[in-house]
Amino acid sequence: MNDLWVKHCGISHTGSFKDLGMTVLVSQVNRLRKLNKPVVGVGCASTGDTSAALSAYCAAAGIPAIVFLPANRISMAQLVQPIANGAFVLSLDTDFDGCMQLIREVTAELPIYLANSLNSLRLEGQKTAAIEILQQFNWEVPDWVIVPGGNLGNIYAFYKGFSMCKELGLVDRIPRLVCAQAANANPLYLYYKSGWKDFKSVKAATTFASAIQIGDPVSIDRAVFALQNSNGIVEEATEEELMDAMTRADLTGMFICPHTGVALSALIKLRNSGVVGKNDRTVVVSTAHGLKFTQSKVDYHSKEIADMGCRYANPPVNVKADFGSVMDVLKKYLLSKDRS
Ligand SMILES: N[C@@H](CCOP(=O)(O)O)C(=O)O
Repeated sequence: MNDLWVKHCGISHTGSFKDLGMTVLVSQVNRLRKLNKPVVGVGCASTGDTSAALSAYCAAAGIPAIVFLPANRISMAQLVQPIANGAFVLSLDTDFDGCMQLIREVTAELPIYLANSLNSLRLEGQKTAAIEILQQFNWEVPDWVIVPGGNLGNIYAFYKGFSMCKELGLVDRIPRLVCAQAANANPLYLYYKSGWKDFKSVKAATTFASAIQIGDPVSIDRAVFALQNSNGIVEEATEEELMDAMTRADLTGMFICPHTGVALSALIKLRNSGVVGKNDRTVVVSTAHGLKFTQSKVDYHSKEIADMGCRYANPPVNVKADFGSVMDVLKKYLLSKDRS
């Protein structure tokens, strides 16, 4: 492709796009508490990124953060973030959808402010990524923007940002949006494929794209609205597709998360089928920092994933620590590079 861009939203304070929305939300809660409104804390259910952002901003503001996490379903790096920032962490024996259900019930009973993307303050912050994209292109509208989707607040936030710029007369159209889901957690994809006729939540299966391992997204209606009003598309990616795509991107010098791999896989499919043209200006949204997901990369490069070819794996070479052995492998390597 001639005009392909990756918008890095994960190179931020806690390493994901959630920072954009959470700074807005926590600032507002801070204000409410200064006005003596009865808010005892801020809570969320999370697959790891929302909880990290919430905990960091709450710690800075001196506000108690309460996070509900699905036990053993998020990366170690994500788990340690709220712990380090002093949040009250509940590790629950359920999946994300179970955590979401529980936090909604709890926040209906207690004066804990709900920080998930149901809350429009979050989306107000997140939509700035869309405005930034337009600004960075000098207000020329890209043809496509591809966003990984789990709880589905973000695809709507992008729509909101682009639509706002159109309403303000800054641009005359909005890009076509693509929401990319993991095939193991694909309720939006199935809904799209049914012609938006029949939404059914799914039981999300394990995926390397763990932050979007969600079967009953809270922002389903808003996501559908965004897609319908942007001539949008939903695509999905298998585990092998998303891991291969992530690895290929890393081999260009990036270090992306598996969710960005999902978005890149969607692009590959849409490009192969000719839906996305060679010269179309296309932006893939990278949602989190790859350093949060190193275990998946280690597994891939060690070829330790069952039923996966791991064809772009680049495992380290074990060599005896003597000059001759090192020279041997080095010459072999350089020769292979010379031929390629
Ligand atoms: N992937 C999310 C899941 C919660 O989504 P939210 O946008 O509604 O907070 C996470 O990082 O927890």
